[in-house]
Amino acid sequence: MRGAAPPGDRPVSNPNQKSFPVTWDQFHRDSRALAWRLAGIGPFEAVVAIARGGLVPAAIVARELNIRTVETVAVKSYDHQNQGGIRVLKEISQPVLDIAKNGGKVLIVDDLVDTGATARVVRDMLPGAHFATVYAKPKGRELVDTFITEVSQDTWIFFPWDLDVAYVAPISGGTD
Ligand SMILES: O=P(O)(O)OC[C@H]1O[C@H](OP(=O)(O)OP(=O)(O)O)[C@H](O)[C@@H]1O
Ligand SMILES: O=c1[nH]c(=O)c2nc[nH]c2[nH]1
Ligand SMILES: [Mg+2]
Repeated sequence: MRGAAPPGDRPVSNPNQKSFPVTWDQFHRDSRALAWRLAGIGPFEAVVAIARGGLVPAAIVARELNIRTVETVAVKSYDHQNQGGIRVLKEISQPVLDIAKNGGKVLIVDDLVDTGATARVVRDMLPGAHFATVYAKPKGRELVDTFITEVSQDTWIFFPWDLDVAYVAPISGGTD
């Protein structure tokens, strides 16, 4: 069986797309900004992170808003930058569904909404929940109740967990 290709062999960006790289520091600030905005909407009894991308912002929001019940729903939509069919790999647990059923406020958090395919599937699982993302692209933004920054549809957001520190050629095109 072949192992995964070394990182250098994989395409890292699409030339037709703009790129929006986000550092850990920036992501922490933007996630905190999201928590500030959500503070006026709660209190929330539980947060559901859409794994994997929603795990980090959900942890930051849960810390800021003192939400102790943290649940996950695992949805896979993309293989690298290619969108495939939506696959739900882990459902929301019954106790968290019951919180919503009994009138409790539940918050769903993801890192971004792009086409909105993931958001649509998770919203159907918890129709009354508040849906929040850090970033939003135009095609999906109507599906999000609260977000911080909008980027254009032809922008690819590079999250800090997908990045490394690397050499970059000077603007002049030279190599030194
Ligand atoms: O609005 P959409 O077009 O559905 O795209 C947004 C979703 O795509 C990414 O998840 P991905 O499927 O890549 O999985 P990951 O969170 O494990 O990285 C991202 O974290 C969102 O969940
Ligand atoms: O890292 C990512 N950046 C994006 O812009 C994006 N859109 C969908 N899925 C995505 N994942
Ligand atoms: Mg995701």
